[in-house]
Amino acid sequence: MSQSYAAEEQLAIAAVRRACALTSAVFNTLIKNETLTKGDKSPVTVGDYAAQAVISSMLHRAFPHDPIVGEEDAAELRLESGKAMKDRIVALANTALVSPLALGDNEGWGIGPGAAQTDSELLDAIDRGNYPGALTGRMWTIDPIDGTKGFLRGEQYAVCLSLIVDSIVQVGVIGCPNLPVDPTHPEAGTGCIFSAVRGQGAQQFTLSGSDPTPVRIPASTPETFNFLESVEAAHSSHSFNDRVSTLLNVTRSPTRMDSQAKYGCLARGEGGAYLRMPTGVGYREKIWDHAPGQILVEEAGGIVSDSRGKPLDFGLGRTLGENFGVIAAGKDVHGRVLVAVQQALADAKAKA
Ligand SMILES: Nc1ncnc2c1ncn2[C@@H]1O[C@H](COP(=O)(O)O)[C@@H](O)[C@H]1OP(=O)(O)O
Ligand SMILES: [Mg+2]
Ligand SMILES: [Mg+2]
Ligand SMILES: [Mg+2]
Repeated sequence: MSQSYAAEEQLAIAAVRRACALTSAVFNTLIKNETLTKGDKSPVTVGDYAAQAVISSMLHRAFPHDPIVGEEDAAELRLESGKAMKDRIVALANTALVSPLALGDNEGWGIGPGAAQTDSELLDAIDRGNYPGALTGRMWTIDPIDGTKGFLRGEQYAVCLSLIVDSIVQVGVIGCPNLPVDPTHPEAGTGCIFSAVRGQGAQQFTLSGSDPTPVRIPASTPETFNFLESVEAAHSSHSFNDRVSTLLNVTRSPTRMDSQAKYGCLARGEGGAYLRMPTGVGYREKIWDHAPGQILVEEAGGIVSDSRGKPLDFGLGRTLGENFGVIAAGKDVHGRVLVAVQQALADAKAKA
């Protein structure tokens, strides 16, 4: 029997809303020494750490036994050299945890304003994201700021949360503070939250939690079809996407956008396909970068697979393991994109 996951979805939306309020506020006051470079050369800001602390604290309050796969860890913040950053993160996280939100607060599910946490409680909350992942059982994924480079540029980024049960994503929430609410009406402002529960469809809200609107991928037309792809050429191959576009006679240039905002746009009918092919060997896609997007697109009537047509496997640990590339598209076009991707891969192999 399928479960409703109503409490989990409510909590996830509330946690993402609080984290979005935090990241939007921090962007305006971010100063130079509030960003670190991680071992993999990617940036992490006080916003990433504080947002993970907030979401993890709220999850722990509501579901104390659920393990969490979170992108960030607090090791740097526990060092003497990380003290200034830690102090700022604690202040940001506590402001976000204690402030009342106008809509969606529901004490019954423990999602209303919480008590301020101590430094060590917040560092422990960040480090609770260290679960290695598993094939079975419940686990949450947190990407507190997906697309940190976009965040730092003042462009698109997303606060991403999902619940995975026995390797299947059951709940996904993606908050996009800088995304237009309605791309055809820019005057309507920015700030959207997408949410989806398995078997129950997908919807978009404003950042304040109002105006829930179902989202669905419409049939695509040659006039409107284009690819959604990363801004960063190091994250996914732009040239491969060009070759696939040529094979499919796609004339519109791709829409470049950071983060899982791409999955949100696809789900509400923008573009037509999200294509992400690796640029080199060695990088394994992380489960927190695709789990919320996968359920959102599937519940909006689309298909998400890797470049071989295989489903994304969320049960192999913190990464997608054996999956190679990602293709997300409406049901009517996914098959055609997959064939073109296979063709482009074969062409590349023949040339090598
Ligand atoms: N070498 C890489 N290849 C693919 N994705 C990467 C790579 N390095 C970082 N990422 C992650 O890619 C995602 C952004 O994708 P996009 O380029 O489509 O916006 C982010 O999760 C980013 O991490 P992060 O969450 O730290 O920003
Ligand atoms: Mg990162
Ligand atoms: Mg990410
Ligand atoms: Mg991130």
